[in-house]
Amino acid sequence: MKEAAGMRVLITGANGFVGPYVRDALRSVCGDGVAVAATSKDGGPHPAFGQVEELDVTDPAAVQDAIVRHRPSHVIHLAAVAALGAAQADPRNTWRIHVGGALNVANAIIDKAPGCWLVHVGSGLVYGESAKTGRPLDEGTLLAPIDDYAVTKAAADLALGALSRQGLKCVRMRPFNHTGPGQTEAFAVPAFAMQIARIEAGLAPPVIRVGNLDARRDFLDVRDIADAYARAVLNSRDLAPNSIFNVASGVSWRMGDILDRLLAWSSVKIATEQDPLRLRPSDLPCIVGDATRARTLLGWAPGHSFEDTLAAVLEDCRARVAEVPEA
Ligand SMILES: C[C@H]1O[C@H](OP(=O)(O)OP(=O)(O)OC[C@H]2O[C@@H](n3cnc4c(=O)[nH]c(N)nc43)[C@H](O)[C@@H]2O)[C@@H](O)[C@@H](O)C1=O
Repeated sequence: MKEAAGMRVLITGANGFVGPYVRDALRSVCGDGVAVAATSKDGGPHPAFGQVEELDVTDPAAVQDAIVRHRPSHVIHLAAVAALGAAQADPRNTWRIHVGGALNVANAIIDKAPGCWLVHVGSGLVYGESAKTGRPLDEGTLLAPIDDYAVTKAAADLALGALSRQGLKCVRMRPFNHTGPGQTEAFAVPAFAMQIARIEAGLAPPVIRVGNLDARRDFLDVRDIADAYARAVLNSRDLAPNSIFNVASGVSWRMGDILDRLLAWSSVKIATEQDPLRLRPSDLPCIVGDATRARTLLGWAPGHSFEDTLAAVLEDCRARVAEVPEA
């Protein structure tokens, strides 16, 4: 194992869906010697972290202060508006968080901790229209984002690329779709699974409401995504200061097939109905990523079967429904 002693990793947006998985991945990839500081906009007690420190990434002075106090060797920048619907609903806020937040973190590192690596969590959606060729998207593919979420993620990614030419040590991760226990219903897989769980519990009529089932997406288990981020931290010393890594399976799943798989695990007969509110003004037909570079340079490979992940999400949703019955 590479030397991880002395690593101090500060995570922004740590109380979101991915944060706790990143903490676990850092421990398993870098060992127990890694110190993790968890921060998020609201802060407060957290089941995985104990306590999360309050840090609003849109506040440049607060970000500088956190960098000075923690003196991190690495920042994993997760803070974001994670769901496309929320990003679209308030584009100005999305720009402020995605672009302003990333620049605040980068500038604080440049000014106060120039040796620190920034691991930026972008998105595979930055390739946008380039996906229409149907070919797997590698890191050299033209960025052609089509919505506010992806445009702002691409803008932050490109801005950090420019700063990395001026001395910032930065790894730009571009994760494709991922899911797992704990994800909110703003995303398709838990949206399907929570509805099934509510129907099974007798809390909803046996009709599941869905959006575009013809879309095909490249899905990974969230643990595989977190593993890639942890490997970027561990291997940073050997990376170029302007590295980019896709994190993708290379396989696309039709959303309708994901739904069918979940429905097959239910003993209740459930009908499917399209909900116009779940359709997007623009939704790319098929997205597949090429993560050859992460496999080669980070020694990364997905370790979880996506069917097992789907089963785990359904079990988690059943447990969530059992815990908090609806009014
Ligand atoms: C890489 C990228 O990955 C994620 O973004 P996303 O692709 O928007 O994820 P999703 O789970 O909301 O949609 C997946 C597909 O499923 C379709 N779909 C059908 N029916 C429903 C439905 O009922 N709900 C939702 N949400 N989507 C539906 C929907 O139209 C789309 O084609 C984020 O992690 C993002 O942060 C990110 O970076």
